[in-house]
Amino acid sequence: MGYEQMEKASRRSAENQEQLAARLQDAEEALSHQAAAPLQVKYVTRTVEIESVQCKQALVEAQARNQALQEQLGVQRQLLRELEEQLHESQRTRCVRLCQILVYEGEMERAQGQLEAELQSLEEEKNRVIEEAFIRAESEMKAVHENLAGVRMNLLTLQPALRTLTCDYNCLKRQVQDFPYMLEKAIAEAKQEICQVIGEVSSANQELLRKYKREMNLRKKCHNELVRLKGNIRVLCRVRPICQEEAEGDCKNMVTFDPDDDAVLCLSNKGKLMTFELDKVFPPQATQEEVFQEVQSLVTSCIDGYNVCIFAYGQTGSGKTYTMEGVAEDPGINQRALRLLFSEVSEKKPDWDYNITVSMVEIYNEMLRNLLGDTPSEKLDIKMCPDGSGQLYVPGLTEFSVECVEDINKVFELGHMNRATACTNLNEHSSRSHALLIITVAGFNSSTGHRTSGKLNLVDLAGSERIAKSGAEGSRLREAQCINKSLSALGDVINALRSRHSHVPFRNSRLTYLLQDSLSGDNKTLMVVQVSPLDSNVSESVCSLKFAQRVRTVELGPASSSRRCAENSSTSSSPTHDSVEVFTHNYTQSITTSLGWAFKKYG
Ligand SMILES: Nc1ncnc2c1ncn2[C@@H]1O[C@H](COP(=O)(O)OP(=O)(O)OP(=O)(O)O)[C@@H](O)[C@H]1O
Repeated sequence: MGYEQMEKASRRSAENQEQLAARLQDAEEALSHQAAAPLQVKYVTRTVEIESVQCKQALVEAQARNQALQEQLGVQRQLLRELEEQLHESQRTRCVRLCQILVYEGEMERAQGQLEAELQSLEEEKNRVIEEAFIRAESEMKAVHENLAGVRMNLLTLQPALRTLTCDYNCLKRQVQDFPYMLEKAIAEAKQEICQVIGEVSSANQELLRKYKREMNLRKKCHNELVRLKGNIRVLCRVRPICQEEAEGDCKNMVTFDPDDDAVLCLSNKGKLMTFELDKVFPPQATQEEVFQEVQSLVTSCIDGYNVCIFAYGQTGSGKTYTMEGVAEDPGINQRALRLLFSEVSEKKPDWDYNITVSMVEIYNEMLRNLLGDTPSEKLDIKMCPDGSGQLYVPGLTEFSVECVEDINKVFELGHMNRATACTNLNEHSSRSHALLIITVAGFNSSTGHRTSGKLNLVDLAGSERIAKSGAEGSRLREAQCINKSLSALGDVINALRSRHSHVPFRNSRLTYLLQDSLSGDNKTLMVVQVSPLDSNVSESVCSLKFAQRVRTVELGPASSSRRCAENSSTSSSPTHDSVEVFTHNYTQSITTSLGWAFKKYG
């Protein structure tokens, strides 16, 4: 029930109550007036009583209803109060909002004012710009009009050209229409031509490949011929520099050079100037690289399957080890040769595979020691190959396969270590033993199945001084005898080979026996004779140079025959010559000398 309805019902029940109370009062008054009329009064009384009872009941009910309604009214009033509070709250919020709206409206008005002002200024700006643009456009239009007049004039003159162009265009259009067909035709023709050219190129390639192979063979032959023309035995001389200690002491330099001829060395001996001619003389300031350049053609010929021997010969302290091994920051022939071989085989012909192996051997007192082996003090033997090839081999000799510079360094380190552990004084020991670095280059051609094998023997010989004649005893005497025996045997072998003797005494020493494969046949030998420039070493220097010059004189081939003959004091005082026939390929020349004597003389 709604609040208003309840109010109404409450009012109605209160009115009823009042009416009933009035009627009850009326009835009671009537009852008091009519007490005299017994029956009627009784009846009326009865009626009134009944009505009174009913009224009382109705009154009670009305009161109860009124009570209930009053309670409901209380609840509704509470609700009304709450609603009124909410209404107040929302009215307050509305007021706040209204205030905000007013603020916003004020701001909007301000903004609108600004906007209008800006619009106004923009409008003015626009008008100004339009006006300017208009003025500009007008002047441009004027210019365009003027140009147009010029263009019209031009157009009139260009019309004939346009007509020609139109003609050309039509012609081109026709060509463009025909183009796909022409293109197809041209492509077909080009394809045909390309196929033809490819055929020609591949046959030209075949031809080039054939020529390339022929050229490679020719190069090999030329290289070999060059080495041969230089002589199968070449002798170089290197003079070591005077060290600071020697320069500060009482030492004198006895060596001079011919500025016009790098093959001549002059030595002052007991007031006499002796001149020696060799293949080339390196002065003290010559670098390791310069020396190596002179020997590198020999090194590379072992890739073509030749065996090569390079010896460093000279008295103790003359620079043999420096030339062969060098020092860490400036390596000698050994390391440079391996490096060159690496670079050559990596750049070589595409079908070839190469394997480079290295062995290191020492010959001391005619004993062969394996410097790369696990037991370097163990004595090795030289034996004939059991396969019947007539080749020699050293059972148990360690061979290391090397592929890069790091491998070389490791091999050299191991060799040095093993050499040092076997002796008490390495310097003394190295002067009295021969050190051999044996490099084998094995090649295989995968397309032809062809194999090559070349050996490069790099030998740092023992000191060549005449200890035996200087009264050495005991172990020094034995060492000196062994050294002289092997150097003498080397001289005998070279002499016998070049004299084409039927018997070559390779077995007379371990050195020559070990190098038999490399010294015989069409192999190549180079000797670097080391000389000390000091006056105290002059007699040993003379011996070394005489020895070198005789080796070279024996060996002189056709290319060298045009060189002037050495006219020097040593030649005039040379000993008796035996007749030796020197044969180099298809060229034969007889010269006389005695190489064997040269070696034996120092023994
Ligand atoms: N061309 C050179 N440039 C600079 N120093 C050199 C040269 N030749 C030799 N020497 C120096 O001279 C000294 C002796 O040289 P080296 O040891 O090579 O002589 P060797 O003939 O091998 O002696 P040994 O027979 O005792 O082995 C070394 O200190 C070496 O460094």
